[in-house]
Amino acid sequence: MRYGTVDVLHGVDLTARRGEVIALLGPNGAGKTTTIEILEGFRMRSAGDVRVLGVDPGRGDERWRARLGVVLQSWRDHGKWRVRELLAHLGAFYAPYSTDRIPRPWPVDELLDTVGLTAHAGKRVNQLSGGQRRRLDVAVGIVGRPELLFLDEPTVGFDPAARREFHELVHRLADLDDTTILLTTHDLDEAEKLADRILILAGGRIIAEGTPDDLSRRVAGNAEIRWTRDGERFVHSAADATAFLRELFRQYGDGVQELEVRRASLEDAYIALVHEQESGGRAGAAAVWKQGSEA
Ligand SMILES: Nc1ncnc2c1ncn2[C@@H]1O[C@H](COP(=O)(O)OP(=O)(O)OP(=O)(O)O)[C@@H](O)[C@H]1O
Repeated sequence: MRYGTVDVLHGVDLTARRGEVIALLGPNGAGKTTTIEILEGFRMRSAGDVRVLGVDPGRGDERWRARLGVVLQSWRDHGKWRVRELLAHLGAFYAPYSTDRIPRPWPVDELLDTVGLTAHAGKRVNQLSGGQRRRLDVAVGIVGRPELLFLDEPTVGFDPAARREFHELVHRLADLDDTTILLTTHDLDEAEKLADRILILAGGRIIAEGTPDDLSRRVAGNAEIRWTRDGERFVHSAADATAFLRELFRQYGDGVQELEVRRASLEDAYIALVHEQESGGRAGAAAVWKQGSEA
């Protein structure tokens, strides 16, 4: 993708499998929104090949669009509509695309319940709080029972309970309905909880990809091990924590108390990878960190 003379995405290469939840992470301005707007068909790419549900998004028709769900970063229309009416109205557009396998749209009352807006169904959109508004955005995104759902920073403004409910909803959509989900977030804890696979975009490229565990494990090879023995505290850093612990127990057995093993978190991995990219990085870093390669 090129804006004017500036390339903001360079050879981004990704494939999503049906029912997979992919989190796209990256610093501000990395190109996450641009990437998903291209996939949604809202922005025409400057070059390259894209297929979404088998169709080039630049040429997708209404039938194709009805199979997608989109939750944008911000959405400021519809202030005077009431919540239930808005969802019923938007849902009606999907009715012609209902199939035996996927009945469309989602019945409004069920949907309101699913996103926790039943108590606010009669309110005007401009009377909702920020978090309730965001729940409505999610409802608008899924009213057509999408096969593929794009979520751009979906939980900004959610309280912790709403966030947890939303995470359950994403699991439900992916596990029960086989919905494929591509989400962007700056919340690494959220990415870790939701994503089957994480892609880190920085400087317009995918610099790392893998499961949350893969990424955490590959970045900082060493785990930190803490324990006490005879009231004394010990800390040790080991590349092979399992082998170290086996030896520790062989030597001291029941003497080892209050054991803790801490691996690098996804946040540690993210910060290290983005920092490396921003500071010029090593040649071929992307290849080193790709899933399936040797660290
Ligand atoms: N219409 C536009 N014209 C020119 N440049 C643009 C346009 N839209 C985005 N950009 C630039 O493209 C780059 C990628 O922007 P994008 O919004 O995709 O980033 P992002 O990863 O979604 O960021 P954030 O985390 O801040 O939402 C940025 O440098 C941005 O300034």
